Amino acid sequence: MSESTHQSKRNVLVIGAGGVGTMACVALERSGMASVTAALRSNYEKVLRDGFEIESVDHGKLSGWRPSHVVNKVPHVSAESPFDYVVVTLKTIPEINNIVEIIAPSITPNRTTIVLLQNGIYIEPPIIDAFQTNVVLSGPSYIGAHQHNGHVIHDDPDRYHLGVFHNPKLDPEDERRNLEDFASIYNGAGIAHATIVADIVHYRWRKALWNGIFNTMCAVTQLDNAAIRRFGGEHSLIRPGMAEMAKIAQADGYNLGDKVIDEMVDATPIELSFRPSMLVDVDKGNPLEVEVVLGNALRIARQKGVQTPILDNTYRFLKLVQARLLAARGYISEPKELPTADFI
Ligand SMILES: NC(=O)C1=CN([C@@H]2O[C@H](COP(=O)(O)OP(=O)(O)OC[C@H]3O[C@@H](n4cnc5c(N)ncnc54)[C@H](OP(=O)(O)O)[C@@H]3O)[C@@H](O)[C@H]2O)C=CC1
Ligand SMILES: CC(C)(CO)C(=O)C(=O)O
Repeated sequence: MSESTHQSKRNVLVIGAGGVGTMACVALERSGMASVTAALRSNYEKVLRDGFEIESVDHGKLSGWRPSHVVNKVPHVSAESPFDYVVVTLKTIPEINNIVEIIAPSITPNRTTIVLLQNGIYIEPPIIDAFQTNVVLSGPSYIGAHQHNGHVIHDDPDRYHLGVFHNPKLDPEDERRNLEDFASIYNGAGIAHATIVADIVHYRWRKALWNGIFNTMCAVTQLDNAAIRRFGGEHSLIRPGMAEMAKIAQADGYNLGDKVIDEMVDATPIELSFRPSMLVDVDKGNPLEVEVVLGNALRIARQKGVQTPILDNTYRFLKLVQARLLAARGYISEPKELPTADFI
């Protein structure tokens, strides 16, 4: 981002306009500080023809709404109009997609800031490895927003922590400038809220306590966040699973504090029954973010020697749910042979 772009609208690409991506497009456009291009896939024809139908707790009802530009694939960036920001809002599912390859055509070295508004722990290092001259911002979101063919129901406010995922090859002051600029645009309409934080990994671990446990356990049981607690899962699985995740974070150098389990359970009050995004994917028959939401944490647990029996079993069940979903979509087929006994 050059100094001159501060004067004009920032050129922003949002990749993947599902629930989170569409609401990011709305927040950025409504600031008046960004011209947004949305790269869509299955909803492209519908949105091009009719625009989005949005029922939003933050923005009200928007009918036939479109960002400045809508395209049907990630554009190859042109030398004349590089993107200042590329906002990634598609699911990270290494079994079927490669985020680095998907976003690569749109990234200008030394210029484009990459903003990851996705769930998961340590989703940033592969992006920094691939784009070593680009600032990477990270924003684990607490929004509730789901999209189906251009229709978005947004029922939990758009708020998230936003920080730099530091790239040792870049100047921290430059990273900070980009962080502040992006937050000022996102918050520019005075509605959505990105809160700048100094250490985003701390906040990613906090959110891993919610996503790594509620998302995965609700996806396996097909119970919503309230039902799983009311049927007894809160004490048999949710809190013990969160305790294991907090131990992994601690071994990684992040002490989340004594109250973190209560805080993360209370983050979504029991009166508010809803389906976590991973359960919504099970409902839709979509593959799941198994590896970034739970697998990455368990790989750290193995490196650090942390015992995680509950999360290990959750992961095993989730991988079988994933296999069913991948097979149903034709990404894999059922093996003819039984795996060997050391397969886990
Ligand atoms: N939804 C929520 O309330 C929350 C979600 N999150 C996180 O935010 C991220 C986004 O979630 P969500 O909005 O629910 O995801 P969705 O699955 O609803 O949206 C992702 C969108 O990306 C599109 N897409 C996938 N691949 C490509 C591609 N190669 N090019 C262009 N578009 C593509 C999908 O299109 P297609 O239909 O073709 O697959 C889909 O429209 C995830 O990491 C999720 O965990 C975090 C907090 C809450
Ligand atoms: C915490 C929550 C529910 C967003 O608020 C989420 O991250 C999800 O549904 O995946």
